[in-house]
Amino acid sequence: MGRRPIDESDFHSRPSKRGSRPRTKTRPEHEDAVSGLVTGVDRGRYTLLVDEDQPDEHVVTAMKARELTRQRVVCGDRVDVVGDTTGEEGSLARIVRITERATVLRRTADDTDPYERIIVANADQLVIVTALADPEPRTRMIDRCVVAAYDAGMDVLLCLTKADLASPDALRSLYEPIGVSVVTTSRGDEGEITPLEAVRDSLSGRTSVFVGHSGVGKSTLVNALVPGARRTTGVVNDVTGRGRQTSTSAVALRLPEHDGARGWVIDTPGVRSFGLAHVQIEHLLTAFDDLDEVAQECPRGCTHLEGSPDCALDEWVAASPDDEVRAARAARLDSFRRLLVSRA
Ligand SMILES: Nc1nc2c(ncn2[C@@H]2O[C@H](COP(=O)(O)OP(=O)(O)OP(=O)(O)O)[C@@H](O)[C@H]2O)c(=O)[nH]1
Ligand SMILES: [Zn+2]
Repeated sequence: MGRRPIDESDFHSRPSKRGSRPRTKTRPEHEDAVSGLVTGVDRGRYTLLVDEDQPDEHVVTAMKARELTRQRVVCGDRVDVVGDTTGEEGSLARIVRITERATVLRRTADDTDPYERIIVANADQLVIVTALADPEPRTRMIDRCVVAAYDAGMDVLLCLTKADLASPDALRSLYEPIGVSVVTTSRGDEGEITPLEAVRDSLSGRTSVFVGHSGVGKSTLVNALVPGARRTTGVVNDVTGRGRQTSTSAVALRLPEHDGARGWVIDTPGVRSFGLAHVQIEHLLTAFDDLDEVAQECPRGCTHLEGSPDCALDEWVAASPDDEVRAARAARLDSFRRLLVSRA
């Protein structure tokens, strides 16, 4: 899967009247800095976990140092902090550095807005929580999430909830051909979510960002997975918005140990879809090695959409050695084209 190298252009900001300040000053090295993981962001205050998994692991509250004013610090970031890093009541440390990010999940406010925002850093998996019924699944939304994840170099886990109400077969056949892992969950007689083990297996040792529309059961699932998470659940009244969580920033929650590994769940209350203006088709294609290779033979400027003249991807399906391969290739191409359309 192609990961885009991260550079200065990842820190987009609206042009300021003052213009950009020349970077002449060399900053001190902050040799006494300790490193921490950003687990929450709330109005300029950052919650960090310092000395993670060490005996003296503790939580620190910090703010950004002035030199980072123009950079966004997001959930999942690894940062260096100085100052009072004791975590004692009332203490406030200073974040002086953001460690290079392995992945960045980003979104544009809408498809015509050129300004993109980084939502979460260093996650390796996007978990799209979708109910099989009540509310009805929306493939357009799922497609957009898949595009955002693949663009970020993240894997996708489609978690289909409420399997006690409807069958997952149709959605499975739409998404498995494009490399999406699928798990299904149901609510049992006693209100318990099953099979939790299957979900835990998929999350073990990884950092997974959970997204989903209101009412799909995301909070119910997160609460079942992370004891003490206490995410607000309940059916939201769409008119009044009552019951909706007011916080829109992500929080990182640590999973209990499973098969000797731990993992993180990053819950994103405010993120219900993705604007994709920042996603380039050529870059998206790199998440599909086989299609990318075939598409090298396409005419210049080929959109690869259905009906595009001489698209090599159509020839690839036609040239299948047998019916079984043909069906698999056709399903993969159809699903890929749906992603392209969701981007267009
Ligand atoms: N039948 C069925 N109902 C479920 C299942 N999982 C959750 N629910 C119910 O679906 C409703 C919505 O669940 P929530 O967990 O609040 O949904 P959410 O996605 O967190 O929605 P917000 O809290 O609005 O963000 C609740 O009434 C849950 O009890 C399931 O597997 N089957
Ligand atoms: Zn093509």
